[in-house]
Amino acid sequence: MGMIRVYDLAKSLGISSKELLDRLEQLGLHFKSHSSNVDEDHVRSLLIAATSEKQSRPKPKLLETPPPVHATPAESRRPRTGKAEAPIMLPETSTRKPARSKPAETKEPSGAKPITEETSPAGKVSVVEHKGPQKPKAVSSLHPTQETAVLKRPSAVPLEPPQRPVAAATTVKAGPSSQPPIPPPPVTVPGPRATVAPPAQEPSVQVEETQRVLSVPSRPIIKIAETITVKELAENISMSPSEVIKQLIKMGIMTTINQPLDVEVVKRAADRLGFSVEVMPLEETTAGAEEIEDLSLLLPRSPVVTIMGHVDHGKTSLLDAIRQTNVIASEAGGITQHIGAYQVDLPGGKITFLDTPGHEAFTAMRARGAQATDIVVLVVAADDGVMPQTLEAVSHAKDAGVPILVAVNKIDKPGADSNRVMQQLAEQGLVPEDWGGQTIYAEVSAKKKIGIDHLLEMLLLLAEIQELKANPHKAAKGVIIEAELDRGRGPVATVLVQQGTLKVGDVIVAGLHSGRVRAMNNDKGKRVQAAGPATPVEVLGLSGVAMAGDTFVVVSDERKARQIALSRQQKHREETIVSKHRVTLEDLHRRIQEGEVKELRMIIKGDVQGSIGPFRESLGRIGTDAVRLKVIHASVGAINETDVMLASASNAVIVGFHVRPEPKAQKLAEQEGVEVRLYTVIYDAINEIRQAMEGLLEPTYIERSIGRVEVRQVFAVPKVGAVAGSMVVDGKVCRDSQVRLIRDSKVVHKGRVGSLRRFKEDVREVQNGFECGVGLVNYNDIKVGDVLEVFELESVAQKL
Ligand SMILES: Nc1nc2c(ncn2[C@@H]2O[C@H](COP(=O)(O)OP(=O)(O)OP(=O)(O)O)[C@@H](O)[C@H]2O)c(=O)[nH]1
Repeated sequence: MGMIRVYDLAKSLGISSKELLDRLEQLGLHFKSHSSNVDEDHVRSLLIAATSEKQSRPKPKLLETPPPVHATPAESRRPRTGKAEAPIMLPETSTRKPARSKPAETKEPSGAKPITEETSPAGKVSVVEHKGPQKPKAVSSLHPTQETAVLKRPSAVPLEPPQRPVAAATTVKAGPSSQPPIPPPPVTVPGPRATVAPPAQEPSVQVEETQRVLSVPSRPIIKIAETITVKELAENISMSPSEVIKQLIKMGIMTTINQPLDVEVVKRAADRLGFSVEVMPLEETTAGAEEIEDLSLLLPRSPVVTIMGHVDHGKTSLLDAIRQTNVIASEAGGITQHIGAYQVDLPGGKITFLDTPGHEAFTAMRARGAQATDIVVLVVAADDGVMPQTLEAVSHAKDAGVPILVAVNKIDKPGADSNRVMQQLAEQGLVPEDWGGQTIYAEVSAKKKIGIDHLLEMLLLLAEIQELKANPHKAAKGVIIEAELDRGRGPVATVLVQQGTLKVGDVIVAGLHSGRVRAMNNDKGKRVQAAGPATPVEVLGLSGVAMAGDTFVVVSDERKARQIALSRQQKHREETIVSKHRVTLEDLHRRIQEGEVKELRMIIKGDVQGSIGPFRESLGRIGTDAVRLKVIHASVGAINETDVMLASASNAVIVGFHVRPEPKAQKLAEQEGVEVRLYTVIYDAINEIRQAMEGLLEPTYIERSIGRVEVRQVFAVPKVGAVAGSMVVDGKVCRDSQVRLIRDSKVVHKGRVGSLRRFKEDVREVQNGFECGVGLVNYNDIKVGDVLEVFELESVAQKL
């Protein structure tokens, strides 16, 4: 026998590659990855020897049957009343592996039933319940807050075990002296870090810790999810509803017990009652998101895959080929419905494919806060090689932190050269496994259906390595893949369930809409009653058409769902928030100071590669400890919508050299609040970025676009020069307006309008949709097809 790949050997042994690698590791044999070559005979005999040795030895089976987990991080974060006097039993796993214990190690004990959230902590964490007058909820409100202060901002907290503050916290006198009662200190076994035994600390460190806890706001904080009724608020702060109503009356607000309250009202009332209010997104307060996942309840789930690649490289053909292979393979023979995603069922597991290929959809979704994809299949045509959009796709996937599997397509074509593709992509960091790298390449022909099975097998393998898991036994949560208004069925949304199980009858909030799930269809067009993690289903019953990328979440009752949807709609109307969150160079310094920004992400677009390279190099030199400069994508060409979406999704600033945003991209940038900075000189750009980092950037003017004019004809008028017979295609143009002359997406001139005429008449301005003659001051090189961007400069008050 000879050499064999790890995954092939694993397959023949009927175990996963990961398991095999683990076992080999125990035997002192280290292999880099599942595709490493091993000597089959040697390994087999070693495994047999190890197995028989193990059988003859009574104990202990370290990796195979881990001891039961006594306290999961989720439990530890759950609010508790009472002091942390009783011992807290940490997971035994902690002695074996620090911090990031992998789910594999907390394998479910055989036959273990999923533990319900209610029952799990009680039996597992030894805590003395405080029987005092406070209700647990009031206490719970402080607990997460303190954790938030201590743990949620790792930037402000040096790396050290966070347990100590618990002890320190017992000395803290918190809250007002009268009501509400001061919640006792939290019982903290915070996060996975709790599994690391805390090193002995120097006294000075303890003082520091104590100070930090002391600096935590002493007022208890209640967390509310977008909307809350008087009754719920009263419960949360351990008061009777009538007391809350009384307080509201004092504030001049007449309410009933079940009346939902505006967040601002709750904040004011809570303030008077000695509490603070934190508004959490619904997704974080339901479906257990607030708590750390109970690892023992996680079960493997199928991977969700998006196909990306350059135009015409065969994305759609590949999706079709995969779909057809599967339809033919499945004996049910159902015709796959187009619902925005589909699942293929293979002997080794299922794979979910999102049906909209391309990185635009992928990034648009991310920009809306959703990441649905686990693996990106990058399609590259073997005869064409790596192209601009291939590189874009690589940037988009990398920025999202999603692993890439390369499908080298069209290998049936005469000019196919897979090696060249590998070489080109290796330069982008996608080094093939055969060359010692980590990236899986699969050669396929979507047209001739060659290599499709192998590609699917490789996808399952990559998924296996990722150890994708989800807890199917909780309320569902997920993302909208697409949605439309069907004339017969009303609003229809295709959703991807990401956590939990969605069932018919569940009440959901999806983006700005809510509703009870009336019916669900799977990708084969079949009615289903339930959909677990990674399953795409078509959902009927929502009140409106949600947007792709919106998240959905199951909530307890319909009334609450409606309230939340209504309050979101109202907020949406008033929305200015989007732009507020985006980084701009002007507020960069403040954000650095506040610890909000540690990295300035940039997308660079240039007219030629020559201007991009040197700019990148210069950027590398001005990064500081306080803020890192990271270029997430750089390419040649005009700034397009995809760039803006990527910037929006990654909170980046776009920097352009000698290029302009396309009109649609400009609009989108305004909509999304993405900053686009245009330069002609590298020095200026570097200078401004450095100033921005230091807080010295002094914006004095911002440019406001007012119109766009297309040149349809050019006349040479004696004594006047070139006059452009033009059409105003957007906004307006005025005499004296400032303009930029664009040719092939490049700025060729910047100046002013000198003359503006309509039918030989001098006019002051011409509106959208009208023809006119435009002459520019001291500039005659106007050509048909040129575009005039009309703008004005608006002075802006200096900041800081
Ligand atoms: N010879 C050959 N042609 C292929 C193969 N895969 C796709 N094609 C052809 O390549 C062309 C483009 O394929 P599409 O699947 O539309 O490519 P795409 O990447 O989805 O293109 P866009 O949607 O425009 O971005 C079509 O004419 C396909 O028939 C293949 O494996 N071999």
